[in-house]
This record gives sequence, C-alpha cells and structure tokens, in this order.
Amino acid sequence: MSEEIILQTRALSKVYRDFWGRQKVRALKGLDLEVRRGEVFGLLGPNGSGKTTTIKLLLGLLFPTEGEALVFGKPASDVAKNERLGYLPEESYLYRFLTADETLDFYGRLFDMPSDVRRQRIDELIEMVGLQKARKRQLQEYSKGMTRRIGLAQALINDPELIMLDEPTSGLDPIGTREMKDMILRLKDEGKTIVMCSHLLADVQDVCDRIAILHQGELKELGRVDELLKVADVTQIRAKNLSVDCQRELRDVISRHHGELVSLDNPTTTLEELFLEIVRDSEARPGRRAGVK
Ligand SMILES: Nc1ncnc2c1ncn2[C@@H]1O[C@H](COP(=O)(O)OP(=O)(O)OP(=O)(O)O)[C@@H](O)[C@H]1O
Repeated sequence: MSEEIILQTRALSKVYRDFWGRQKVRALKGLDLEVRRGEVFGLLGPNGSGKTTTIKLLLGLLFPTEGEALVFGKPASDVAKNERLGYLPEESYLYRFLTADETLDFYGRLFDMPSDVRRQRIDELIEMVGLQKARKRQLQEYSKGMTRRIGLAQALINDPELIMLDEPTSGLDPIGTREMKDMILRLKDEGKTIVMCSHLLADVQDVCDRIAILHQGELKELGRVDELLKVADVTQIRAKNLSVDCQRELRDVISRHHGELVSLDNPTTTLEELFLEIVRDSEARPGRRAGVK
C-alpha cells in the first residue's frame, strides 16, 4: 500500500430534505476518512447508517450538505474521475436483453475503447469472472450470482484504479462468495484500491485491510481489521513441545522446561462480535464515538 491518498472525506455531511426543503433525515454527520492507494477498505454499518449515502457522495451522484468528498485529490463532482473509477451498485441496472459480451462491448464503447482493445479486455474479464459458457446468453436468463459476476466485469471494463463495490457478495452462494473474495484480493494484488460496503462481516474480515463502522450517520470506529480485532486484555500463548506441568506454569517455565515459544500475542475476536458491540454501545450512549484505534 502506498501513501498516496485516493479518497478523502472532510467533515462530510448529508441532510436529505423533502419537497419543501425541510430537513428529513441527517444521513451523514461530519465524516472524516482517508483511503490510500492499494487498500481494500470496508464501510460497515446497520441498515440506514449512511453507507450508500457515503458511496454516492464519493461517486458524485449526490452533493454534500456540508464538508467535502475528494477523489484523486479533486472534488467528487468532477466527472474526469469517472475514467479511473469502476462501480458495482447493489442492484443490477444492466440491460436484460443484452448478452454478457454485448453488455461489456456497450460499456467499452462508452469509454471510447478501440475495438481490438475492447475485444481483448472483454475476453480477459469474461474469463476472470468465470462466465465463458454463458457469455452469449441474455442477462435476463442469468442467476443472481451470474448477474453479480457480469456486474463486476462491467465495473472493471475501463481497467479502473479505484473500484467501489456495494454489497459485492450479496446473493452469492458460498462458492460464489469465495470466488468473489478471491477476485477482490486479485485486484488488490494488481494494485487497485477497493472500497466496499457489506453486511456480511465474515467477508469483510477476509478481504479488508481497514474498516469504518457507521451508525446513524456517525463514524463509530476506524482502523485496521487485525488491530481492531485484537483483544488487548487477554494474552494468548502458543507453544509446542511442552509437558503438562510446563503448560500449567506458563511463560517463565517454558524456557526452564526447554519448550519452544511459538508465539506470544493477543487473540482476536471476530468482526461480527466487534460490530455488534459497537452498535449496542452506540444505542446505549448515542452521540459518543467508540474510540478510534
Ligand atoms: N433519497 C433519500 N431521501 C430521504 N432519505 C434518504 C434518502 N436516501 C437515504 N435516506 C435516509 O438516509 C439514511 C441513510 O441511508 P443509506 O441508504 O445511506 O444507508 P445504508 O447504510 O446504505 O443502509 P442499507 O444497509 O439499508 O443499504 C437512512 O435513514 C435513509 O432512510
């Protein structure tokens, strides 16, 4: 991961108003975030916590009420960024009567890709998302998992540096989920920056380097997944070649008994536990931030 900041929000806030301009919902309250090149960054939060609002503000599809959203150092409303960005929305918006090949060709043309480059890119993407056998079928015949795959291929047609994925594994079976996670990790290996939101905490735990947890539009937690999941007040000792006596006497005894200390560290909790704890805490004490680690 490099130090280059790809995405940044500063005191980003969004108030949805009704037809008469009266305040309806404060969907996002003073969000400060930075995402660096090469990171897989997860936005988590219960329903209605402001994840999609954040993504739409970063895509420039919504305008902030206060604060700013910067993408590649420029305001998110700057359309030039779209050349370098790919987006997989939660709901499919693709044309049902086109085949996978036609769909990718259509989006390739929108990016003004020459036909030979387009053809090669389409072949690569169809193979990457595993749709070789279904590439000539209309999308209306696709299962949910296949629709997710073609959605990802579409998001990657312009070989974007930054990829935004809204619920990338929703509706996928365990195998499809594993494959989607592998594809995300492969994109990370290629140096792409990925921002995803998801309800599926195990998926987030498997692929994200850092996460932000939102609750009722407020940032409640931000940090590296491995650090957030450490349980600081519990010590875990893993050792091998120890006798039962030695195990009982723990650390100091290990060297005396010629055992081998394999690791001495903090065990981790699951992201699911951390998430539920933050939501519970936040509901019990509204307005208080759980503490950024
Ligand atoms: N167009 C809109 N007009 C009014 N309120 C809206 C609008 N879009 C979202 N909201 C409200 O803003 C808040 C945040 O919604 P948002 O869709 O960003 O949440 P989310 O975290 O993505 O939720 P989910 O997990 O259910 O997709 C919610 O209270 C929602 O009702």
